[in-house]
Amino acid sequence: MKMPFVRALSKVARQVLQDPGCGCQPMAIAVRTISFSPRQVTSDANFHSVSFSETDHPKVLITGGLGQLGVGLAKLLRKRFGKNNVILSDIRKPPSHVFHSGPFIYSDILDYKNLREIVVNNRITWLVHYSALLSAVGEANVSLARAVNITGLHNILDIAAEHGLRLFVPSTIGAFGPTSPRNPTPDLCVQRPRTIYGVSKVHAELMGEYYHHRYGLDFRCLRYPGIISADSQPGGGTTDYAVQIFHDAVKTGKFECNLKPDTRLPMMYIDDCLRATLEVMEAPAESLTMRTYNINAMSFTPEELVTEVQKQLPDLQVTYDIDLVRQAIADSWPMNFDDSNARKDWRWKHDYDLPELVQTMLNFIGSDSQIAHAN
Ligand SMILES: NC(=O)C1=CN([C@@H]2O[C@H](COP(=O)(O)OP(=O)(O)OC[C@H]3O[C@@H](n4cnc5c(N)ncnc54)[C@H](O)[C@@H]3O)[C@@H](O)[C@H]2O)C=CC1
Ligand SMILES: CC(=O)[C@H](N)C(=O)O
Repeated sequence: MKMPFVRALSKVARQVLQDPGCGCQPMAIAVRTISFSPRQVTSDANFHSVSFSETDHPKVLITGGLGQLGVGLAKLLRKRFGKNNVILSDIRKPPSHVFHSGPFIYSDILDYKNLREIVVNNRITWLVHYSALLSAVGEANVSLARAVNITGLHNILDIAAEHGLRLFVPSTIGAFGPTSPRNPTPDLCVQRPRTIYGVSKVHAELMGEYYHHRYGLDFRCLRYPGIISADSQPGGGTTDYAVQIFHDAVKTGKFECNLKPDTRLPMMYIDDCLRATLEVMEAPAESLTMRTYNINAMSFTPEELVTEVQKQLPDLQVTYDIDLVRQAIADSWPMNFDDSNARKDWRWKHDYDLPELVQTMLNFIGSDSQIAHAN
């Protein structure tokens, strides 16, 4: 007689083999070789799926949470799930306002045991994996980028698979390269990026999808465009200019751009990006025909952004001093991003186009600098 877990194992294996969920042919591998847990420790995925009710709030851990996106995401998720159900983590010391706004914990994603302890002790059910070195800093420190973006991701995948977590890992427009179609770039096409950042993100997409099919991991991934935010600084990417221009325009009235005026890249306001992340995490599994989606809002060049900012601040003076590393990266990335699958499957819709983005950024930074002057 088969033990219950062996029956369950065989069932999962049959499903994986018969329905790879990607429209491709079933894999020809023996059922015997399928196991639940990649590191051969007992998986609690079954226990978790029985005990976790959809009406419960998830218990969320955000890694790399002190970068451009993590604090904003924590705020959004805390509003929805409760302050204590969302834990921010990073290897940096949090500023006082972040430390006092909700649970914060030290976590280095390269420390597997520490990660496991955090997940177990806090009964984590969702993991949002934001830790990464971005495109420009990654090129300046390839071995660190390889460790954080690739080895770190392996730890995250294993922990998530072992503990039955829903896992979100962002990818990027940087996961495409010069041989990809650039205008527009669809979800499925050639991906041969030329940065360690891009290579690590293609690796993350493929590993996450592999773990989904092999171990049943609930992996969800969005390819973000360049994200623009007013109250958090970008972490060393190619699209950073599109944030810096607002600060310089308000503070000094002068801006030196490090990309050529006609460099077109897909971009998004942070509120849209964070809402998309929550929406795809909450989407019913049946609505997801894929596990990695492009999302987009707008595409513009520095020249077009300058024109829009000058409608509000006509005295803004702009010069160009091209950063060759960033320019080469930008020239290999998508110009327009095709996100029709996200719009179809889970009804993705952006709120901010270029004029609303510029107005919102200037209002935010303008009022912030007025407050700073008054104090
Ligand atoms: N901001 C953007 O325009 C875009 C971001 N993304 C992705 O979204 C995610 C978040 O992006 P940002 O917040 O902009 O990144 P960021 O560079 O601002 O922040 C990354 C955080 O990771 C942390 N970190 C580095 N090494 C770590 C380690 N060993 N253990 C734990 N944490 C570590 C850093 O301290 C930092 O706070 C990243 O995965 C990035 O690739 C994707 C596309 C666009
Ligand atoms: C688009 C990204 O992934 C990031 N902002 C970068 O420029 O590296």
